[in-house]
Amino acid sequence: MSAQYRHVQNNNSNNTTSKAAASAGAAGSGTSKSPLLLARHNPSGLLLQDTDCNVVNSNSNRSKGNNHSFGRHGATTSVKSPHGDPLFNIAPSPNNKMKSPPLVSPEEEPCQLNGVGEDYVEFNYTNNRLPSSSSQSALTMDAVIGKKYPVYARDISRGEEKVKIPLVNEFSSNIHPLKLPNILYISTNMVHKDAHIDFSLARLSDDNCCSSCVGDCLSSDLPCGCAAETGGEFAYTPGGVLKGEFLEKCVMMNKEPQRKHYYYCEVCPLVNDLSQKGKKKVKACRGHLTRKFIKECWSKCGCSKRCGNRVVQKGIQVPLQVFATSEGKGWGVRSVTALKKGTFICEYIGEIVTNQELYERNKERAAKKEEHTYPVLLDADWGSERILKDEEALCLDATEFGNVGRFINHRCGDSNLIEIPVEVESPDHHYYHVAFFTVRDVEAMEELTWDYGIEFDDIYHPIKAFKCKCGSKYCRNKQKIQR
Ligand SMILES: C[S@@+](CC[C@H](N)C(=O)[O-])C[C@H]1O[C@@H](n2cnc3c(N)ncnc32)[C@H](O)[C@@H]1O
Repeated sequence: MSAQYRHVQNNNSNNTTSKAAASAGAAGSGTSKSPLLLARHNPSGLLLQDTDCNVVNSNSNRSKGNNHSFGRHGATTSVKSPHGDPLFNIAPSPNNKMKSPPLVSPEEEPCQLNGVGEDYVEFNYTNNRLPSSSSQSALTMDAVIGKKYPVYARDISRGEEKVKIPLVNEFSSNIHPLKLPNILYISTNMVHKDAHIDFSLARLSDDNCCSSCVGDCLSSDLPCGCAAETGGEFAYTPGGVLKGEFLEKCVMMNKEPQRKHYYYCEVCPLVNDLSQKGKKKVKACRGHLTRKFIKECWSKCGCSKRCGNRVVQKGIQVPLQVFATSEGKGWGVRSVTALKKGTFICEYIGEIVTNQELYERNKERAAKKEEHTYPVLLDADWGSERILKDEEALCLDATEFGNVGRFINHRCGDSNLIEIPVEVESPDHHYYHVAFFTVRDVEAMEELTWDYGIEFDDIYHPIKAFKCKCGSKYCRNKQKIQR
């Protein structure tokens, strides 16, 4: 798989050949402006695999060669939204080529260190991958609550983040034998050569930013041009957290979606095989949830870099840990300090690839029987009148390149995080950042979770979700089992 990457901060005006997409399945919304949709609830935002682990869902029939007939791969599990759309396609295989070494147990030569933030012994990285624990001694550190944790990597971000993100496993490797994640940590999305992102300053009109602002936009009585893009309001407080009212609206739209938050496609590619369009009876769209989004100020804005309407772009500020969960969910994420409601945690970072590229990758992954893939489709234009080109139908693939966001586990109903689509560089809805914020105050060392939107008892969906171990009283998987 050859790949050429560009950091998204750069102005990307180069493009691949435009291929007119066939009429989008989302044509029925009739809205003048595309509601911004996040992958979780966005049918097109979530990628399905057929028996060959090919992507079978796309926003339209943009992804050439997609086989839309669903089927079950022997060992494929998939996360799905309430509308049957999987978020993460995971195809475990005994022949996984990613041979992560077993973790050393805490008993093996622990070395006492003195607290979060201490400059631990540097691990050697091989090919920029996480270190082989067999060649390293496990380290321990005092967490803020006084427990000792073995540290397998002191900073999985390799200095990419402003904060260090250790990888810890407080359990014996016999009890929770977890493979080390085999990823290259990146802190900003990277653009695959076939994906089209255009942040050129020339292309950004004054309407797309607040060029006449000065200083801190939040100190103004009136919303700036960027806030206008956020529905006429600033999403953040001067303290840098989400405004309660804004957060509540986002949560409401997530948890109690009313009819007005849905729109319906004429020919929904989630439930219809688009290659059979015109030949088969069209199945009714089950509705797509619209999302509130945030537009932050950016480089073409006149305000200061310290403007309060710039939060997500400043990166991770809270001390996160990747840790071994006790419930058998694999690795998870927690903060070592307590967090206030509305705090930005991290983005979901990955490679920005086209649906077509993901289709090819999934074919390769199926052939190589790789264990995990982590794609999230960015489909902000779902439902808009504009028809996207192939190179504009994008997703984030965090399988090989990603950040701490890829380790956040699912919790049904009462997760402490919400994902909000955030536009930084451009209000162009086909690319945006997926940002996680706390929905309530969170205690130190509490696992951070988000609701993937999985519908475990979706009997119509051919791809089975994982067995949920979230432990929530609202667990949708448990409810199904009890019935
Ligand atoms: C995005 S990854 C999260 C990080 C993952 N735990 C790891 O070790 O890399 C999603 C996968 O984690 C596991 N997972 C997440 N939430 C879970 C839950 N509530 N119950 C069981 N497994 C879960 C599933 O295997 C799922 O496919």
